[in-house]
Order: sequence, then structure tokens, then C-alpha cells
Amino acid sequence: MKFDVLTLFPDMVAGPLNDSIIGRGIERGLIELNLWNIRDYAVDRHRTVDDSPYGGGAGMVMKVEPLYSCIETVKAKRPEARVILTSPRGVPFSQEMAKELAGLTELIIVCGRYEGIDERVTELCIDQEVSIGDFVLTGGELAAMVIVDAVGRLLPGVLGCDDSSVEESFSDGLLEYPQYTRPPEFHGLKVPEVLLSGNHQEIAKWRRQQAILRTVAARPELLANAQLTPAERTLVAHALEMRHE
Ligand SMILES: Nc1nonc1C(=O)NCC1CCCCC1
Repeated sequence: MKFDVLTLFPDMVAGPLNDSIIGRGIERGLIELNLWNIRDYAVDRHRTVDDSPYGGGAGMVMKVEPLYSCIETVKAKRPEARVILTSPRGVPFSQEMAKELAGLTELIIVCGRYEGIDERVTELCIDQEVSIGDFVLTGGELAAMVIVDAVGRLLPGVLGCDDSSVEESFSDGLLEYPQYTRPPEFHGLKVPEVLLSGNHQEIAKWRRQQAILRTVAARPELLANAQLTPAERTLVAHALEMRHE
């Protein structure tokens, strides 16, 4: 899968994405990451990429021409690509969206700065605005990196043992169960006996119950879409009662 990230700060993006799991995916040719500096498409002597907003107001707006020229240059090389703008106004990013994006062959991510980009670029070039959360960052780069990481790790072969991307938070509509490793006791806290039992059926049952209880405690709204057995729904009802006591 080809990721193209268009940004005023390519060095900000390069470091983390070329490290660790995503970096290994790039080395192994499973991921292709190209960074484009929007400022390289500013035509004036001062390489200006921002200007004052029409109508007044604080801050600056990203100019149309450099951004449009940069996006169209990349789109010409990526005819299959979906073009995403990271923005607080966007559709909420989720594991479900990550899975959908992982099915693409090419993804272009545009990173806004200042107070945002000229709306005409959005109208002419952007397929989808995507938000990683209801907060405002200094720019779209961190959101772009989150998307590349969450999508890249789902690509076949990137995670090493592919199954570890299957059983995790949100994959079955629930949050992930607690994890433990050696030592069996630490600061007086013991690993739950069932995990040392070798009884895989009991371990799976315990993990499922823990995932449900974790979800009740932190994200009860996710339960509406979870596939629960009648017994699990009873567990949820009791846990919700406890939560409200
Ligand atoms: N939240 C977010 N989700 O995706 N991006 C986000 C963001 O906060 N981006 C920074 C803003 C800053 C002003 C210009 C446009 C981008």
C-alpha cells in the first residue's frame, strides 16, 4: 500500500513512521511512504504558503495555489488514491475506518496548518475529511501519522504474526482484555490463576468476560454493537448495576 503525506513539516512525519513496526513494513516493501513538502509548490520568491483570511479574523489560512499544485501533482502519480484531509471537522477515525482504508492500494493524506486550508481546495481535491478526536492540534501531521500507523499495521505481513491484529480492542466490538507476562507476582500483585492453568477454554472464557467488564467500565456505548450471548448480557446488566451503585 502506498501512503503519500503532504505536509509543511515532512521531517516531523519521517521519524516515527520510519521506526519500529511501520518502518519494518517499509523496509520489507509492504508499505511505501512518500512525504511531500507543500512549500516546494509555492511559486513566489518567498515560497509563501499562507495568507490572511478574507472576512478578517485571527491567524492565517493555507493558500490555494501551492496546496492545489502539490495535491494535483501527487494525484497524477496515484490515480487510484483516496485523498484525505485530517481535520477536527472530519468524520471520526475508527478501527472500522482503518480496516476500510487498509483495503485501498493508495492513500493521500493532506495535513493542514495555521487556521486551516482554503475551502476551495477541499471542494476541488479532498475526498474525505477525517478527525482523530474532538480536540485541536497545531497541525494535521500527528493525525496523519496516527492514520498511517493504524492502517499500516493491518496490512498483511506488517505485524509479523498476522493473528495479533485480529484479537484486539474494537475488533469484536469490545475493549481488549488485560495482558500479563512474567513474573507471576510483582509488588504483591499476582497473575490471575486461570492464565497459568493451561486450560485454553477457561482462559478464553475469562478473557471474554474481562473484555466485557472493561467495556462496561470505560465504553458502555460500544456494547450496543457487540455480539453478546444471553449469559453475557446478564453479566453486562449486573456490571452496569454495580457501576451505578
Ligand atoms: N483533531 C484532528 N483530527 O485530525 N486532525 C486534527 C487536528 O486537530 N488538526 C489540526 C488542525 C489545526 C488547524 C488547521 C487544520 C488542522
